[in-house]
Amino acid sequence: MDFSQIELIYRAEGNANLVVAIPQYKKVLRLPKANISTKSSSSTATSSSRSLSCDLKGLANTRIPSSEQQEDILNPADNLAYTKLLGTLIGSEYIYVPDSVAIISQTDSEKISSICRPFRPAHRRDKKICGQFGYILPDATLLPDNLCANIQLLPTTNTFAIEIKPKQGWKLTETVNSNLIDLRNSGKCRYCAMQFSKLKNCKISALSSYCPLDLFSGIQSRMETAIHALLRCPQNNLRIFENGNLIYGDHSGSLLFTDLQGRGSLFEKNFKTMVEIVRKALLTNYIHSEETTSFDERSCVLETILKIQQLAEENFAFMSKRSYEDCKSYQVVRNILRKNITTLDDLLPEERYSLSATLMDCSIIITFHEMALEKKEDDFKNSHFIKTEDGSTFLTKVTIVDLDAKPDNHFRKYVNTTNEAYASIS
Ligand SMILES: O=P(O)(O)O[C@@H]1[C@@H](OP(=O)(O)O)[C@H](OP(=O)(O)O)[C@H](O)[C@H](OP(=O)(O)O)[C@H]1OP(=O)(O)O
Ligand SMILES: Nc1ncnc2c1ncn2[C@@H]1O[C@H](COP(=O)(O)OP(=O)(O)OP(=O)(O)O)[C@@H](O)[C@H]1O
Repeated sequence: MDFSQIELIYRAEGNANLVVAIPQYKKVLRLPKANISTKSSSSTATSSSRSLSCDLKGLANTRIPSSEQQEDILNPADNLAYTKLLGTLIGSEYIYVPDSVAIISQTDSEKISSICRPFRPAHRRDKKICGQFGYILPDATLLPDNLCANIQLLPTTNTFAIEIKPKQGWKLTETVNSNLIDLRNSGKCRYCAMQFSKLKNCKISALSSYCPLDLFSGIQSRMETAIHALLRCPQNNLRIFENGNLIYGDHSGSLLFTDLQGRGSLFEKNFKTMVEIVRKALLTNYIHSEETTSFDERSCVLETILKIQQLAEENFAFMSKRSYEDCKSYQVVRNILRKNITTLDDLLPEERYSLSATLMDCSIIITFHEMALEKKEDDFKNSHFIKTEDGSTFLTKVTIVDLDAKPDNHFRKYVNTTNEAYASIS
């Protein structure tokens, strides 16, 4: 892809990656970041990725001999294999696998940095895009053409996408954590406790009333409370996109909460409809009936994520007895990939924990557009159609993004940050 000729738009970023949209192709380009002050390890990664084919079909079959593997990074082939593995476990309907690896020149890198500069959150500017490659993926904030075929969408309304980073949906107890973490009898879940250390460390300016336990409860009133809390105080847990443009979140130039209500056709209808779509989409099972996942019952996205997250809960005692090097290696993930697993039963406890660490940090994107025609009851067998209480029908899609593998020192870091969080509660 010749990036000098293509329109690129700042999409969003997290701790490790910056993403730009490529509207012309309904794709995004996900670029690794590194601290401005440190020399990027991904530039070394690039030497491996350059020697690999840019065609991911070839890439999937490419193995770098272990003697050449760098311990502290996963190469593109392993990253791809890990995402595919999660697709098998979770259901490929919910996941986008990268289409290709794009080689990024110094000129591309400068162009992208300058496009993104005005929109980047202030607290993310200590990092910049690094290395010479990025992943091209379908844009999850837009509806894919094959889903829209033969469906008349309301032309006067826009496509909206709500992204939620739900975080840990299960509660740590003294029994689970084998007294490794002092919970101070606070009764708070990890996310709620983390709000206090984040406030203390000036990562946030106000406490959020969002609680993942409400979102994952599946109970209508609690889920609505959670979604409203995210809307009022999005932090890095909620973003809203309109036709692929980021309009609400933690970026520079975001709309304010008070601006949202008067914005666009969706918001004129009021928040109620949007909250209803998000809630219903999170509880819908989108897995095609012919597709089998390693879970016996086919589940909605919330249940699927929670089940994998709970592997950490189940294996906490095991993890707490193990001693770990405090270095950023990926041995556990490499072991998982070597196994060619199709079911969770094939995994060792530390491997189960590792998968769960990924799902405790993923994001869910719910994309929707109002449909033009009244649908007959029969049409609702299509799980992508969601009918709201006001009688409107929406075409919807749910995608899980940020399914990165976590390094071997994750558990150690998790225990430290969780202890700090509970100790910060005032
Ligand atoms: O430990 P947590 O729960 O604070 O999660 C980290 C996230 O913090 P959060 O609390 O969501 O703001 C953190 O997000 P932010 O930088 O705070 O937006 C990262 O996602 C981090 O992952 P990685 O180290 O980049 O692979 C996340 O670290 P991992 O725990 O996934 O390693
Ligand atoms: N396939 C996609 N389609 C649309 N937007 C995407 C896609 N992948 C990522 N994004 C957007 O880019 C943002 C940053 O990507 P991502 O979450 O992968 O970054 P990260 O640095 O790994 O995040 P984290 O800090 O949570 O680890 C996402 O939160 C989402 O808004």
